[in-house]
Amino acid sequence: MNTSKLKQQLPDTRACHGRNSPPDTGDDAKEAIARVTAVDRGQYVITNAQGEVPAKLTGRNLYISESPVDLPCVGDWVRVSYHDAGAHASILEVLPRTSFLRRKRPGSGIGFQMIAANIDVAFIVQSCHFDFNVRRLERYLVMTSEGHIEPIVLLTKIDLIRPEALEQLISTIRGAGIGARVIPISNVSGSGIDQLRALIESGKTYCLLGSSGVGKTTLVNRLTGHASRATNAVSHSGEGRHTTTRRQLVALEGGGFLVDMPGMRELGVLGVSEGIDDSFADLQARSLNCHFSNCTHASEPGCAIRDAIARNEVDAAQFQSYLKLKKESEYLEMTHHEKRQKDRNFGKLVRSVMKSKRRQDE
Ligand SMILES: Nc1nc2c(ncn2[C@@H]2O[C@H](COP(=O)(O)OP(=O)(O)OP(=O)(O)O)[C@@H](O)[C@H]2O)c(=O)[nH]1
Ligand SMILES: [Zn+2]
Repeated sequence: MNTSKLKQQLPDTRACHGRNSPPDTGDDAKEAIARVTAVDRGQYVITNAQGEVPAKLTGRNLYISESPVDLPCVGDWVRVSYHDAGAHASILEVLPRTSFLRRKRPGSGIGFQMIAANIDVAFIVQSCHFDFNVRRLERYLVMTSEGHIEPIVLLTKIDLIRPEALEQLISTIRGAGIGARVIPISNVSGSGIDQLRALIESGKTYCLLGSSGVGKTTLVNRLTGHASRATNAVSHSGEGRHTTTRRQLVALEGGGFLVDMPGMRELGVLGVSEGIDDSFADLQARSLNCHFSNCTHASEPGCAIRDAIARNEVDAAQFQSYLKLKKESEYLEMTHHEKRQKDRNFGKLVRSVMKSKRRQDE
């Protein structure tokens, strides 16, 4: 990943008047304001004009923030103090956010968790080929509107459908009363990519939301000018620990920034997972014809899905996306369940301790 690009751009970002320039704190000490570019289990990486620095929340801040939404997240502008000649930083304060992406905290009926902050534009990505689903689109739009983020709809893989079919999709979107800008693109033919590039403004922050397999990675590689995201990691060692965190805020060509977190791309993680089954209604319906009711469509005999793929009635790649999404949402449910189980066990433990204590007291 091109670190120097991000470094060079930070001072520019401060100078420009984009909405997500750091707020003016009336303080000229540049190094005291930085942006959170990666978060990994309580470890932070911040980027200032000099580069990336591992950072920690100060103890005081840990205790003051009574809600997880107050904790720093990717994209936050933070006030920091440096130590060890600038090699480490302490986050003193999160500056007010102009926008945010959040999700419900798994396992808790109420309460949110921040995913990213200070995003100007969210590209909501749907593929014209199999993935398109207007209700899921609506759910993403609710999310961006709650977070004060401007949505732009990207319809990908237009090379796989006829122009009339694309017109039809766009009128479905308009018919649902969605007024957001729609840009049809193809990563294969390159159609629409220049229009998209031209939209990217220096100093603004963007994100991509959309199901697995719609072409987000391919697009990110085009927009960052990199062939691969594999080397996109930041190492930071703090207090004897050596960890590597993938950079979650990356520089785009033309001076924009992109929030690129593995988790935020997935529907389940964002809490939009109800959309999974209706967008894959065809697969769902076909799977009812599998010989075994609990068919995993892997190798069981009489599998209606594999038969349909063999007859070219179902797209194999689409089916892979379906399996992947299923697995992700099941995984989320599982961890939620495990957490609840753990809470119950803990509750039992507390009750039994209290009971024996009461007995002792008597
Ligand atoms: N025909 C066609 N194929 C595309 C296009 N964009 C991406 N693909 C292909 O679609 C597949 C999935 O693309 P990715 O970029 O990995 O999709 P993704 O949204 O990043 O998927 P995840 O990484 O699972 O979130 C790849 O095989 C791409 O080559 C496109 O515009 N047209
Ligand atoms: Zn099957």
